[in-house]
Amino acid sequence: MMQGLYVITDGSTGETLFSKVEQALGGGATIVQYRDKTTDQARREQEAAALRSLCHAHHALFIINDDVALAQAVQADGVHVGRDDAVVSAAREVLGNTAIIGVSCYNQLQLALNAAEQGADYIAFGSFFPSSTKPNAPHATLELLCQARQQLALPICAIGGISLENAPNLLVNGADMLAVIADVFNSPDIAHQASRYQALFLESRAAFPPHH
Ligand SMILES: Cc1ncc(COP(=O)(O)OP(=O)(O)O)c(N)n1
Ligand SMILES: Cc1ncsc1CCOP(=O)(O)O
Ligand SMILES: [Mg+2]
Repeated sequence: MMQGLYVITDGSTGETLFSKVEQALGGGATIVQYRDKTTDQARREQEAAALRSLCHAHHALFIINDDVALAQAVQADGVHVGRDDAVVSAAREVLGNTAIIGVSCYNQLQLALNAAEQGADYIAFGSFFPSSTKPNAPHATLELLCQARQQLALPICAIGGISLENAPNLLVNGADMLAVIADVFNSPDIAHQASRYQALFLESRAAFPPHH
């Protein structure tokens, strides 16, 4: 099920990366995205393969950011694409019917409706709050999230500046997944921080049963 804490890697590499992701998984992250903006293909492939095994050992989904070929090479569970990346049909062609394809829709409901039409498996809106990781990301509102929830059957991911303090508002307004970088990976206790997010999902599931 596409629900829960969706951690995105923070640019760490090697052992540090592996250890950080392991801690997040230990704390209960349900989805991991490998987001590495470098061009070091050998390292990228090695890290992605290692993270795939780690995620699967924890029964978590493993998604690659941007790079459809890398997702195919390491047999990731799917790929996340934005406006500068492959379109859904091209990713689907390469990765097949069972792959998870997530699409960034920024602050535009129409992009989400289009993505749904094109066969996306989930859509993402954001940035909901100021993000030090991606300061220039477009700003999405809770109203948009609420509206999208009413019009879309697909799982919805929220991203951008998410913290334990603002996360409950996203869950109340219909987010199924919370994608977080800094607030989890900059924490002195990554596992504990991830587990605090997971607790929010359990609480919100009791109050608002999932749509899917
Ligand atoms: C879950 C999730 N949502 C949004 C994004 C952003 O994707 P994109 O706009 O392609 O920007 P980059 O992450 O590639 O810089 C994401 N990666 N994951
Ligand atoms: C990739 C991306 N897209 C929109 S905001 C963002 C970064 C989210 O990171 P953080 O959780 O540290 O704000
Ligand atoms: Mg991208």
